[in-house]
Amino acid sequence: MNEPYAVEDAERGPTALEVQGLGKRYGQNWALKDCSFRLPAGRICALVGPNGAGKSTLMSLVTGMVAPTAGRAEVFGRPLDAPDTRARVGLVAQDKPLYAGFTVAETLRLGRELNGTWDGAKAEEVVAQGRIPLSARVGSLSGGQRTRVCLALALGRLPDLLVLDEPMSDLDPLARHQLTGMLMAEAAERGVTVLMSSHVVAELQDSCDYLVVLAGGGVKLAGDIDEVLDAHRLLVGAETAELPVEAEVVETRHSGRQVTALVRGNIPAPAAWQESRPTLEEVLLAHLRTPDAPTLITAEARPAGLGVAA
Ligand SMILES: Nc1ncnc2c1ncn2[C@@H]1O[C@H](COP(=O)(O)OP(=O)(O)OP(=O)(O)O)[C@@H](O)[C@H]1O
Repeated sequence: MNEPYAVEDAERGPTALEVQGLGKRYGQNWALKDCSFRLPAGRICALVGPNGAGKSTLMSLVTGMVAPTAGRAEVFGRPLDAPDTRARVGLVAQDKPLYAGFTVAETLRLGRELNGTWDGAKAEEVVAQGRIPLSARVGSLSGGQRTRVCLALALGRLPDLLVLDEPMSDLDPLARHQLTGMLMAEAAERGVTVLMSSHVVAELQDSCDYLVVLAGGGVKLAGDIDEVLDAHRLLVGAETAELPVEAEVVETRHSGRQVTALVRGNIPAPAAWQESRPTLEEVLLAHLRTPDAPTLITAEARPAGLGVAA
C-alpha cells in the first residue's frame, strides 16, 4: 500500500505533479523549454499541443525516463529519484515497448515480478476486456491490442499517477470508450491522477477535467477545464464592430463580413457583438493557431514556486 499523498497545500489540496522551469535540450534544440504547472491529485489531465511541442518529452521527464537539462519535476512532493517515487508512476509510452517473443501471460507475469505492488486481477481484466488470449504472443498482436497490454501492465502496478502518451490513437471506438470508463473509475475509486496526451478533442472532452496546453515553447493554458472555458468568451460581430479595449484578445478571425474573436476578461460585451461560452475545441484551436496568444495558468495550476497570486 502506498503512503498517503506527501504534499498537501492547505488551500489547494494535495498535489500529484509539479514542474518548474522544466526543460530538455537535444544538441542545440530545446525539445521542451521552461515548462511550469501544477496538477492536483485525483484529476484527469489532457496534455495538448501541436506536433513537436514537447508532450512526449514532458512525459518522459516526469516519469524519470529522461533527465532534464533545466528545472525540476516533483511527484507527490518528492523528486523522481527519491526512493519509491518512480514506483508510484505508471507510463504507457507512445512506442509501447514490449517483448515480442513473450506471450501475454508471460508479459503479465513479468509485470508481477518486476513490481512490488501488483494487482494481477486488474491487469488480467484489462486484457480480457479486449478479448486478447493470454496465450497469444505479443509479436502477433495488433497495435491496439499491444496498447491494451501496456495499459494492463501500467494499471496492474496500481500507480498513483498514470501517464499515458496518446493511448487512444490505435484503439477502436469500443476500446476507447472502455478506457475512458476505466480511467474515470480509477480516479473515482482510487484517486488516481492521470496525465494523458491526445490530438482528438472529443476524447479529451469525455474523460478529462483538467488541461495543460503546450505551444510555442511553453505552457499556454493550464487549469481546470471549466475554469479555463469560463475565462474565455467568443464574440461574433460585424466587420466594423470594435472590440472592448479591456478585452484580452486571444484570436480574431474574419470570414466574409463577420469577425469572430476569442477574448478573456470579465467585461460586458458591447451590443454590436453576440457573445457565447466557447467550446473546448474552439479554445484549443484558437491557442494552437496563435502560439503567441496570452498565457492563462489558473491559480490552482501554478506551481508553489511561482506563487498563487494572479
Ligand atoms: N531523442 C531526441 N533527440 C533529438 N530530438 C528530439 C528527441 N526527442 C524529441 N526530440 C525533438 O523534440 C521536439 C519535441 O518532441 P516531442 O516528441 O516531445 O513532441 P510531441 O509534442 O510529443 O509531438 P507529437 O505530437 O508529434 O507526438 C521535436 O522537435 C523532436 O524532434
